[in-house]
Amino acid sequence: MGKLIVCDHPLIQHKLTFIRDMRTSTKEFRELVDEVATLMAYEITRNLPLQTITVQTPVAETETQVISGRMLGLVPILRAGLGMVDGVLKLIPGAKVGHVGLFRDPETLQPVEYYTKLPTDVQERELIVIDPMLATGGSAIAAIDVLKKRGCSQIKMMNLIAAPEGVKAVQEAHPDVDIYVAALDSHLNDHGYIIPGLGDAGDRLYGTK
Ligand SMILES: O=P(O)(O)OC[C@H]1O[C@H](OP(=O)(O)OP(=O)(O)O)[C@H](O)[C@@H]1O
Ligand SMILES: O=c1cc[nH]c(=O)[nH]1
Ligand SMILES: [Mg+2]
Repeated sequence: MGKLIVCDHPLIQHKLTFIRDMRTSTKEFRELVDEVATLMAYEITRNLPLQTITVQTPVAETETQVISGRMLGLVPILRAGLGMVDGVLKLIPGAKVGHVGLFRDPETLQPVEYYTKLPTDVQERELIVIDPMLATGGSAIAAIDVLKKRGCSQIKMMNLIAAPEGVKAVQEAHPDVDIYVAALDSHLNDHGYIIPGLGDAGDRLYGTK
């Protein structure tokens, strides 16, 4: 069973409050999502392996550590996942970025795939699938399906807010995938929106409603 990790650092929780607040402007919402993505990237990379190298300081030679050549990839689920990519890239600038385009049909709540573009060596990379919202889990499961069909096996999921229903669905469909969230909310409403949530992440990022 994949783990659920709630990133409860005070800075993340503080910023998330203003992300949730409906009075927050589109500009501020985008900035805050970017900042929280950076802070979550710090947590999600906590277990990256290190290797020892030798460097010369101005006064002595010393053994010191660097991240050992891990190949990482970010896979934002379009459209809202894009809002978190730059924030993660600030800490992992060498990561390659693949895109999976999905939207959730408002009637059936089923994900509809419309675009996929992945790095050619994607199956060799440790991947972080990025989406602010994990609601029913349909979009996350579909995106991970796309990656596994391409031979990917090391996959983590990163969401701002998850519903228990979505976490359970992803854990059942993809028990090898750990899920990192800033908050685990109460439940989904009848329209599949996370309660209390933040509304429609894509619309709030891009001002489309
Ligand atoms: O867990 P689920 O029930 O699948 O819902 C979550 C999905 O819904 C939202 O995307 P949306 O369909 O609104 O597309 P958008 O990013 O283009 O706005 C969100 O960004 C997730 O991708
Ligand atoms: O609450 C939700 C659920 C799905 N997608 C969103 O953007 N928000
Ligand atoms: Mg949306």
